Order: sequence, then C-alpha cells, then structure tokens
Amino acid sequence: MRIRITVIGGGNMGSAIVRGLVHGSVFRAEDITVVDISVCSLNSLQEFNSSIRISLANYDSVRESDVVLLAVKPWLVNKVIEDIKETMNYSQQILISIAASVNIADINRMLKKSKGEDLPAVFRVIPNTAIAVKRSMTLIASCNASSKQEELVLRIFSELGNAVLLDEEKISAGLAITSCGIAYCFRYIRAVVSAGVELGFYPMEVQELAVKTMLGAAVLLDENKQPTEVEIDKVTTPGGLTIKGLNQLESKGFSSAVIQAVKASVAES
Ligand SMILES: NC(=O)C1=CN([C@@H]2O[C@H](COP(=O)(O)OP(=O)(O)OC[C@H]3O[C@@H](n4cnc5c(N)ncnc54)[C@H](O)[C@@H]3O)[C@@H](O)[C@H]2O)C=CC1
Ligand SMILES: O=C(O)[C@@H]1CCC=N1
Repeated sequence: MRIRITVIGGGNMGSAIVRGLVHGSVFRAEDITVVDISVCSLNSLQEFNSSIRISLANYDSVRESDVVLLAVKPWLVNKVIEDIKETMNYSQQILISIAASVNIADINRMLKKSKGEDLPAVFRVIPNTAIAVKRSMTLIASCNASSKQEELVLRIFSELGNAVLLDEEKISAGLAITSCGIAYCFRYIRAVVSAGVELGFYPMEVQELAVKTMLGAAVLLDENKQPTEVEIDKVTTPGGLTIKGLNQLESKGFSSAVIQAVKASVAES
C-alpha cells in the first residue's frame, strides 16, 4: 500500500529523517514531500534524490498525505499547526511531532478545530542526531492511535535505528538520556582526545581510538545484557592500572556530574 508523508521542516532533523526514509521500506521517494521556508535545505534534499518533492512555504501536500511530520523548532509548532489544521482530515491522517519540548496535551490543544472534529492520532517522537546514520535511539509516545498506527510509526523509526514506544510521562526523562545524552558521549570523547594529545597523539588519531573503544563498550553491553559493573570488573585488575583511573574519575565527581547533567536536561512539563 502506498503511504504518503509531508515533512514540515527540512533542517537538521527533518532532512536526516527524509534521507533515511528514502532508503527505507515504508515510503517511496516520490511519496515524500518536504516543506520548508528556506530554499537551501530543500535544494540539498533534491540534489540527494530528485524524486523527493519539495515545497517552499506551501502546505498543499498535507491534504494528500497519510502522515504529517512536524520537524520545526518547538516554538513554531503552534503556528504550523494553525496553518495546516483546516486542511487535515483527522479521521484519516497521523500527526507526528518531533519537537522536543512540546507535549501531546499541547499539540492536542493546538489541533482543536472550531467545528470540534475528533482529534487525529498524534505521535510525539524523540529521535537523536544519530538518525542521520540510521542509529537513532528514538522514543515514541502516542495518543488516539490504533495499534496499527503505532506499528506503522514504530516501523518508520525502527528503519532509522532503534525505536521504542513509551508512556508520555517517561518522554522528558528519556530524551535527557537519549537526545541530550548523545552530546554527553561526544563530550567524553572530546576529553579523551584532550588527554591523548597531551600524551603525544594527533587529535584525529586518538579520536579514532576513543570512538572505536566507545563503540566496543556499547556493543558489549548491548549484546551481553549485563550490568555495567560486570563489564567494568572484567577490565579492572586488582592493584592494576584501570582502578587508578576509575578512582580518579570518581574523586573528581564523574558519576555525580553525569547524574546531575541528565537530571538538568529533563524538560519541565
Ligand atoms: N537536534 C536534536 O538533537 C533534536 C531535535 N529535536 C527537535 O527537532 C526539531 C527540529 O530541530 P532541528 O532540525 O535541529 O532544527 P533546524 O532549525 O535545523 O530545522 C528546522 C527547519 O524548519 C524550517 N522552518 C521554520 N519555520 C518553518 C515553517 N513555518 N514551515 C516549514 N518549515 C519551517 C527551518 O527553515 C529549518 O530548516 C525541533 O523541534 C527539536 O526540538 C528532537 C530531538 C533531538
Ligand atoms: O537541546 C535541546 O533542547 C534539544 C532537545 C534534545 C536534543 N536537543
């Protein structure tokens, strides 16, 4: 069955999603329309695949779409919904918003029409920037959706990495761990690179070592499904070198800093 999608906002996240969708099994490139107010992102998507439809500040394609995906900044969601809601058929269409800090209750309020039509299936979807390489850990919460619609949205985002359906109450905390958390991983790598340069490596030489080490650690945990401490114990020789570094990390407040950071990144609801 042919499924059509309009993606509103072709910036970092919107264009990464579209590039991934083109290679997935749910949409054909010609069934994807991207709307943006900036011609630059639209042009680069067309250069990537000329079958993708682009539209400059014109939402006409929304009427013909099965799925409408909002990928604009959170403070623009209200305006865009105002612009498209009268053309939407709520009984047929799915609305997906990836705006990090806009919850479903707010979206439902924005979607209310003067005529009082029942609301559409709404999905709040939180990817992270690894969606650009199809390795996002994506969180999905739904409202008014059938299990078939939930399966469709899970399938769309599973093709762009991993996707999990969560109660919306967990989304704010979850996004601190996944969407913000990816930046903490980069910061850890940056710190290792700084140390490596002091120890005589070139930056990109040591970055490669650090990245592959982090990938290996993640795959170990992912495949072995053991608590982190089990893997740490395997590395840490009594009286050896690793424990000296681990104790330094903790004496400088590493775990505490990470815990505080994750909690600080939780959006107020
Ligand atoms: N960057 C991240 O790690 C994550 C971002 N998000 C959410 O993704 C959304 C998009 O973020 P980015 O892609 O980073 O922003 P961005 O600024 O790169 O892209 C937004 C795009 O929307 C376009 N736009 C603005 N007004 C428009 C309108 N009226 N109609 C159509 N297009 C319009 C802009 O020209 C721009 O290309 C945000 O709501 C953010 O909260 C969610 C999870 C993670
Ligand atoms: O920093 C932010 O607010 C957004 C939300 C998640 C990732 N980036």
